[in-house]
Amino acid sequence: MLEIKGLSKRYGETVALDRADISLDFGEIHTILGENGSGKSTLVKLLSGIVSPDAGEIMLSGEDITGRNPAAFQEKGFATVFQEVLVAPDRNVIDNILLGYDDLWRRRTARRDRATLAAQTLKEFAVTEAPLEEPAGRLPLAAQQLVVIARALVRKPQILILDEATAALDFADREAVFDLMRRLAADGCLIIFITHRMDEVMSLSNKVTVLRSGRVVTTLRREELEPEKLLALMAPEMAGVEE
Ligand SMILES: Nc1ncnc2c1ncn2[C@@H]1O[C@H](COP(=O)(O)OP(=O)(O)OP(=O)(O)O)[C@@H](O)[C@H]1O
Repeated sequence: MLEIKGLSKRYGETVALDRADISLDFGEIHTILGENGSGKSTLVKLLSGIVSPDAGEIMLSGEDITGRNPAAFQEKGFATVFQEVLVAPDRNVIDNILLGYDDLWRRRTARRDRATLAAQTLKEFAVTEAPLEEPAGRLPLAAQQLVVIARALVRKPQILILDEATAALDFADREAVFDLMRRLAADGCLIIFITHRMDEVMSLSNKVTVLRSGRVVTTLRREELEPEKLLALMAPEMAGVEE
């Protein structure tokens, strides 16, 4: 179980995350839903070790991992795919997928095995083919994002965080990633999913935590999810207002 207790982060006067309490279980797709500025990305950065909280705790299966650095989070099995497509443009697809991989496991993967591993990992979910020897920066943006998702996947994460990570993908690849998410969750992986799209929230989530102005409003289980209810929780001032 991943437990977030009283987690807070401020930037100057702005309280980006305010005493957030969230319990997340292995084997679930747990969506974080909220309007722009509600604190979703801040939570993702805290769970990736990119920023440290001002208060609160992150507990992984009873172990306090608060404030550790990104490498430590990765060693604990966290992998994050951010909305911005982050490839090393001049390195080929294989190098991009295995970026940091050997450092993480403190080993050296042979050149031939690297190509096989990269190809297998892409094959697990990608519909569009990414040419392995091509510099990643030359690929279309959607293919670049597949490479970044493969980079997370190759590490066999126990906690996979997808922060609007499918937004750049074509329909078929997006659906393939959703299937992958369901498979990984069924195998016991915790998927933390950030999306704006209500259809994705409804079809994928086992649980949804709603954030508003940096605060956790509530966490709902799958059987409690209704789009209107979620919208009203995200932005009560907009509820009932026709667009
Ligand atoms: N580096 C920063 N410096 C100053 N303020 C920040 C910083 N990062 C986030 N904030 C502020 O913290 C609040 C929460 O931002 P955050 O990016 O976490 O929200 P979000 O829900 O991810 O929004 P979006 O959907 O637009 O990405 C916002 O008011 C934002 O302006």
